[in-house]
Amino acid sequence: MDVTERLRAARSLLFVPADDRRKVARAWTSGADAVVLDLEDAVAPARKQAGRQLVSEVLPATGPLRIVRVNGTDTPWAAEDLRMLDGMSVDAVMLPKASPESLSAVGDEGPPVIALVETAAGLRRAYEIASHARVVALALGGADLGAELSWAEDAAAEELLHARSVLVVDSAAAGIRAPFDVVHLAVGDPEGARVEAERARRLGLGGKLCVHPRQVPVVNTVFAPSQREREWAARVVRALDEALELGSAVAVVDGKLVDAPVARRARATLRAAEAHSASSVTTSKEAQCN
Ligand SMILES: CC(C)(COP(=O)(O)OP(=O)(O)OC[C@H]1O[C@@H](n2cnc3c(N)ncnc32)[C@H](O)[C@@H]1OP(=O)(O)O)[C@@H](O)C(=O)NCCC(=O)NCCSC(=O)C[C@H](O)C(=O)O
Ligand SMILES: [Mg+2]
Repeated sequence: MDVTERLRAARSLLFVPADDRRKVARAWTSGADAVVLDLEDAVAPARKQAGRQLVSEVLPATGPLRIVRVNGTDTPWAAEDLRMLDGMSVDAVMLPKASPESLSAVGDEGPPVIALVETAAGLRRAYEIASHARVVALALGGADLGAELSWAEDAAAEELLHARSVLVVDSAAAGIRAPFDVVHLAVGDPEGARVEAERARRLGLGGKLCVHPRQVPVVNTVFAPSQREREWAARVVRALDEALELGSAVAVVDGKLVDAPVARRARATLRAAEAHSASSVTTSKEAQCN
């Protein structure tokens, strides 16, 4: 799979403070689909240069996708972050507090952008953000958005529903992949992360931001079609193909009507299953080579 396909299929994006050599080393073997080397909130102002230095040293040629989160374009650090990335081979840049204006500031040329929607103004303009030429995915920044909107500290389903749905709809309308869900801040609670991820997937999100390696397998499992879903999808596609051969546009599978949109969903499930198994093969082959 090439980088574009891998960005489209990614489920887990693991953040790691860019100035923490030990954690960065561990992140590459976490099983995450992508590692996000964070120069923004995980790195103290006095350590920004140390973070950039480590980023320039540690990017492996193989393994998980390599993403760098730069500082916001309204900060004194962004210009230097972006200059550093100019000469480097990263798979994507993550832009915090994304807005049409901050996207103009990073320009039309360069690696793909994952836009973090985490301000009220950004949420209102999510479709414009998703439509920018470099943007390949949106991600929801629940910590920043929650602080701005005074959500409860343990914000969950109700508080997140509107923002999650806006991102799902605006991503689909702009023709980009399904968005990434918020980070689950309780790093010792992978079960909580699972519940949150399952809820997000039901709403149509396609993956989740992670802040600890133990969240990664949970997220990878939730956002991949299960065996049961794959079997259902195969039965649906077969049943509708057989029906069409007999001149009918409908069939019944497991007691439920199957027609064109149901078959479209089933084909998407089969494509996702194939992409995830191809990307696991790629990653494990690369791990063997390292
Ligand atoms: C939250 C943490 C600081 C906790 O770290 P720690 O106390 O070291 O946790 P553990 O003892 O449980 O760690 C066990 C081992 O795992 C390694 N580890 C931990 N976290 C990571 C990680 N993210 N990547 C790679 N490796 C990790 C530890 O080093 C231990 O290994 P070892 O040393 O070999 O024993 C920490 O989890 C952390 O720093 N997380 C990421 C923080 C971060 O990047 N934050 C910014 C992104 S979130 C955000 O900004 C949200 C968004 O913008 C919004 O607004 O919503
Ligand atoms: Mg944030």
